[in-house]
Amino acid sequence: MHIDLETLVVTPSEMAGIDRAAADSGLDSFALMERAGQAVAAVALRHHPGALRFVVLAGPGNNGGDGYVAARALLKTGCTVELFAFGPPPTKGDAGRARRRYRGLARPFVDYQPMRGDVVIDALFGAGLARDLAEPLCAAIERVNSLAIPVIAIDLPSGIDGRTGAVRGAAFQAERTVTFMCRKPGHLLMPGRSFCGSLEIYDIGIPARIVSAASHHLRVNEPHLWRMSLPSAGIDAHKYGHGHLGVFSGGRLTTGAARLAAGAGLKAGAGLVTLLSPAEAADANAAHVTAVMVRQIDNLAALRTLLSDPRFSAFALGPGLGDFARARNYVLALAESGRPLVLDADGITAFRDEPDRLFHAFSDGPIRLVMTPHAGEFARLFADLADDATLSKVDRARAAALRSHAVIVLKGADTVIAAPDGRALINANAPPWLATAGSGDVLSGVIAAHLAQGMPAFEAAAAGVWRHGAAAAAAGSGMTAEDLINFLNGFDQIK
Ligand SMILES: NC(=O)C1=CN([C@@H]2O[C@H](COP(=O)(O)OP(=O)(O)OC[C@H]3O[C@@H](n4cnc5c(N)ncnc54)[C@H](OP(=O)(O)O)[C@@H]3O)[C@@H](O)[C@H]2O)[C@H](O)CC1
Ligand SMILES: [K+]
Repeated sequence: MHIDLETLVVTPSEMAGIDRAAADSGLDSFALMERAGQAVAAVALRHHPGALRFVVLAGPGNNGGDGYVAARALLKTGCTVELFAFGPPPTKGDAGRARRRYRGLARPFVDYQPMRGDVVIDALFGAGLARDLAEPLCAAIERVNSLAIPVIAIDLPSGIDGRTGAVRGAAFQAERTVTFMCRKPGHLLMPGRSFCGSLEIYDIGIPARIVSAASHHLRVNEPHLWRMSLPSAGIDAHKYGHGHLGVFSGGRLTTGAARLAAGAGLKAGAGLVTLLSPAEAADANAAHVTAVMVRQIDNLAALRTLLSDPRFSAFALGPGLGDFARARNYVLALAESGRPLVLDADGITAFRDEPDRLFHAFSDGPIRLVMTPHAGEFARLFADLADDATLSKVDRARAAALRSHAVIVLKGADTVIAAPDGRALINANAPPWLATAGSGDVLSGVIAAHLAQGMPAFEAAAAGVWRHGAAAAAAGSGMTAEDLINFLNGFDQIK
């Protein structure tokens, strides 16, 4: 069986378990440290052949150990290397051995004076960062950052929490980060990701089966994880074969959001898309759409009649909706009908006073609710999870998915997609300019179109988030939400 380490993400504590399992299997742990440190030295030389001096900042643990190996390797090539040790230099284990093998000078950390022309190898802390950095360390890190000295971080920029991506006091703004075997959440979750620079993942020789056995269903969102669930686009497929998506519109002055979702749904592959509009907004909607249809829905009775048509295969509710009471009634009727639903924006906020009512309505049967909150909307339904500073974004999304029996798309530069069964993905293909007005409405439409075509909820959401990011990358900076729709590629173009 092929084990894909490319998309696997493991937490620092899982990585520690992997190290132990590797040692238990008879692997030489010092050889792993040797390969790690040698890889870092090679990266440093490849990118900075003309460095005036390499400065290795070595911590007291195994991250420091990697640093001693790198320092020895760099010295051997004839470079100028100076090593500054923070805390008690390691004496025991692999790190102690690495330190003893390093024949150069080790000076106390407080002696380090950052200079332009330095290249810093950051070997202070990696996976073992356990608490916030103390003030003198923060000041030194900030001084290096302010001089724009290139920093090559070993495993993680020191100060970044590998589990959550949080900055623990201060962190090096690395030019590049060299990590081992696979990525850690801190490389992908914000703000950690923005401190890593370009990330290189180096195979230090731990068997893939050991790595994957210790991981817990967390991956980077990539097409091969959901490609097999994409609807097949056969040439004779009848348009209903691609589903009929219903998108609820807001009132007279807030129709644009639903139209963006509907337009995106059509472009994303739904066979038919109908805007379900209150009477007051029906004319405005009708005047602005062509391929998308409009149907007037003014009350629950009208919605129930619509739901008796089995061809309506999925719905999106929330963008620009406005009326919370209407939102709640419609959502509960949709839940009863068994149809899959994307709930966004006002559709989420509508349940802020009674989230359990929403969760209960979707609590049985296959997962058919996808919620797409940003952090603020998330906090309205899951205040306790939002407030718990010990949780990572992945932990939050997973706990919310379990509680709500829904797929949660917790949006941001580092969107996390989580299912009630614990599967979780971190998305990494979204350019910064995706944060633009109407972008979330487009995402709702894309995911809902996938649901309308029969994709399972988790895959529908993951594929939607990825296609949304890919469209933004293709559209380029300065794009608008309308552009985003035009740049949505067909399924056959997803590589
Ligand atoms: N398979 C692999 O990926 C391999 C990884 N390697 C490298 O090992 C590190 C992890 O090493 P570890 O020893 O577990 O942890 P660190 O070196 O990152 O840090 C632990 C030491 O740092 C002290 N610490 C932690 N937080 C702070 C802080 N805020 N301020 C000061 N000191 C701190 C901690 O002290 P304690 O008092 O908490 O005990 C430790 O002394 C991994 O990142 C890789 O680089 C292997 O080399 C190869 C295999
Ligand atoms: K580090």
